[in-house]
Amino acid sequence: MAQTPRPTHPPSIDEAWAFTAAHASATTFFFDFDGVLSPVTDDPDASQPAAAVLGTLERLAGVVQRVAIVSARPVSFLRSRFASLDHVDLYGLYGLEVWHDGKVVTNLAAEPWVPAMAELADRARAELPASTLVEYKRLSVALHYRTAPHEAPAVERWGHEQAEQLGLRIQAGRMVVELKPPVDQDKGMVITEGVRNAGCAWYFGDDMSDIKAFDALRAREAVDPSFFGVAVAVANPETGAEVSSAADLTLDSPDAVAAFLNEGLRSFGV
Ligand SMILES: O=P(O)(O)OC[C@H]1O[C@H](O[C@H]2O[C@H](CO)[C@@H](O)[C@H](O)[C@H]2O)[C@H](O)[C@@H](O)[C@@H]1O
Repeated sequence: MAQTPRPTHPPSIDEAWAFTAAHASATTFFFDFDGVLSPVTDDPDASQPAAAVLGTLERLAGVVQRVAIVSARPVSFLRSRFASLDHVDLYGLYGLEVWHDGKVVTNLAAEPWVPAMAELADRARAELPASTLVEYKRLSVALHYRTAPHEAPAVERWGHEQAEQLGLRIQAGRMVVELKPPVDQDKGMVITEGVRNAGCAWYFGDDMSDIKAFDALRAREAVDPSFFGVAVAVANPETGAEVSSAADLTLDSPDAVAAFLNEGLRSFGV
């Protein structure tokens, strides 16, 4: 049988699915969570996968080598949303946590930062305006100003001061500033490791932290001419065109992601 040639970028959707179906047993699909599988909500605790997402991921996991969610949420949160999916791998906190063999495995270099993060979250609640939503995630603290955008400058300033004083790292996001331990770990590193032996991979993301994952696909293509990486953005009016301009194609919403995958699954005869 003739080999399916690797499409050039940006590929047509038909070319991308044809290559993927021809290399299904060596293909991984990676998904960010917020804004990609779940519509944006004011309250991060209220976020749920869009209606068709669970069934779609289950079907996808049945035809490709691997499906994984790579999120800034803790694994415990992802488990609460995806526990029904036996065959979907979970990376939490940008890969500082991994769900493996029925338990959460935490990056050893990050673990000692748990008390400092708990203390930081307490102080954020005491010192920031009451309208700031403080999300404590064990190994990071997210300061949300979605419901009070006028507080953004004060929250950003406080976050940057704390990062400087405590030696933490900052991650910018959608109406949020996040403080993380000074440990080298990001979504790009998860993807670099995850595609080492893959023939094809897709990554779906909507936020600034996802650009590193797109870059990791490109970097793999540069060293392995047979590897095909597809970067898919989900439209995000809050961080401008930066994410979509780094992607091969842009979808409108989490519902559109599920519809796109369901259409693509037809290439596998399912
Ligand atoms: O990598 P992700 O899984 O996409 O996580 C990025 C941040 O997502 C969450 O915040 C975002 O979604 C919230 C719920 O829709 C929304 O209220 C908030 O404005 C968004 O920034 C999550 O709460 C953060 O911890 C993540 O860093």
